[in-house]
Amino acid sequence: MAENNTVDVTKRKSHGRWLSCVYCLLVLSVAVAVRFFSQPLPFQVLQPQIARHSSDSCECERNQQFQGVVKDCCCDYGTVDLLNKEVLHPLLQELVRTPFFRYYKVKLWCDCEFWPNDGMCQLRDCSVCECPESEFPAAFRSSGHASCQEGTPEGAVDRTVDAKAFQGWTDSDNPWTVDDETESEDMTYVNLLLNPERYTGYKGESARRIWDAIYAQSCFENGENETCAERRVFYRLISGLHTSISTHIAADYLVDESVNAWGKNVALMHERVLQHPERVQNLYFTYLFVLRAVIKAEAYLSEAEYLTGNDSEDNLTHKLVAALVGNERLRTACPIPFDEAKMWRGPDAIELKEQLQSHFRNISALMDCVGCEKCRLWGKLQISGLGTALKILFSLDGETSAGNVIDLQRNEVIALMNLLSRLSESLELVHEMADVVKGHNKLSTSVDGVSTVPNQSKSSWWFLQEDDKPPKSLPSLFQNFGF
Ligand SMILES: Cc1cc2nc3c(=O)[nH]c(=O)nc-3n(C[C@H](O)[C@H](O)[C@H](O)COP(=O)(O)OP(=O)(O)OC[C@H]3O[C@@H](n4cnc5c(N)ncnc54)[C@H](O)[C@@H]3O)c2cc1C
Repeated sequence: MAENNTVDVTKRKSHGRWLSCVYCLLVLSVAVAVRFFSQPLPFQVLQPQIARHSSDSCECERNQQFQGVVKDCCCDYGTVDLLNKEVLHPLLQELVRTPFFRYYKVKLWCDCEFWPNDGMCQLRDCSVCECPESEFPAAFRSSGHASCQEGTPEGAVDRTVDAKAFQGWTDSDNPWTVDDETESEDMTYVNLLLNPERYTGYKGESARRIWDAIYAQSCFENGENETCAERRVFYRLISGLHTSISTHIAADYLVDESVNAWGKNVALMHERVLQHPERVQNLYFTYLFVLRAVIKAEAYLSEAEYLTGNDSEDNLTHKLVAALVGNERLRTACPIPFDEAKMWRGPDAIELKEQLQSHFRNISALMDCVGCEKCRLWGKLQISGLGTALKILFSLDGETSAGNVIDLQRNEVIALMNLLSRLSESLELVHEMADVVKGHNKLSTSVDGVSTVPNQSKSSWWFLQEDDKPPKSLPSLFQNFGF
């Protein structure tokens, strides 16, 4: 009996232990699940499947936390990555190389209305370089005087030639930007391919003052946490553009001035971009916002004339634009990247729009204060591109095919597409450089704390130490991202 009892007690004990084990496991699983689902996972969808959803299922929840869908937008990160890599990035890379899209008309004269020009440029690379006349489309050359800009404002443009070369484009005003550009004699054409957006040495007080002035606009007071959707959108657009500029600086960096060696500065990329998940999120947001504007202008853009006098090039340009704006994969996977119809619905919508327009015009005017010519060129182009996107999305009601007429300047379209291309490349670079950081342990380290990956076909990878300290803990960097 006693023996039986002992057996029973042992059985009961082992049963009890088994039960408490199961209980522990259950508690543990619940804790893990709660932790997992409460984590923001910016890059959760790493093996993206192109999501098929109709515009009806588009949910732009205002306070939605990061759960795969880009906040304030209608596409998830994985879909955006896949579409960008396989469709948009290759198309845009081709498009911005065409004669129509590679020449940008701009007034480079530094004409700051807010404070005196403090020209902080430190490098030759800061100036906009001259391009050979043979590079110009024939229609430009026929003026006999068309030239690219070499840091002076005198490169006047022959308007007659301009009008002939780009038939069908208007000179309509954009309420979002300060564009005195249509009438100015200080305009000049710049070959963007000869003036890539990259590190220029422009930094310190001058650069900081511009960014401070931009972010000091009252509409940006609360940044990401702004509860008013319109103000938050404006903040995110600027922050996303800022992320893109920083990405291009890090991706094309002068690593050794004495031998003019350029490469990727991954430490800088970490410091300015990768360690701030919200900045990367804002980059995705800006990209989707601009993409939406391009899609919305589909009818206009696919019918516009892209004439530069070179038939085969112009045909290609037309085909590339049509392939981009009417892309079937894009239409199916991400039909409305950003839903502008949800904006300007509050009782003070008209006032708010006027206020934000005025803030954006200030930002546009601030570009004349950028104390580095090449930065000014890309700053102006990209702010003009954003202004064009704002004009398309917020100055028209509904779809363009429903009777609304879009009037865009040729230069606005060039700015819009080049901006989209810059943003698209930044997305690629974010992943590319993130991968390099992940593989950092495999790198060889040389003297002076500079490490490179040998035998990279594209360019060298650099981790610089100077001002830019390499990340202390590389693995922890990517825990933020779920990479
Ligand atoms: C319009 C413009 C164009 C420029 N183009 C170039 C260029 O082509 N090449 C070049 O070498 N330099 C360029 N610069 C300068 C460059 O952007 C930096 O200002 C410079 O490299 C110094 O960087 P920084 O580390 O001080 O931080 P900055 O990039 O100047 O940032 C200033 C502050 O803004 C905040 N911040 C930074 N990024 C974000 C973000 N994404 N979202 C929200 N807040 C942010 C941070 O608090 C940061 O300290 C440009 C500057 C401007 C204003």
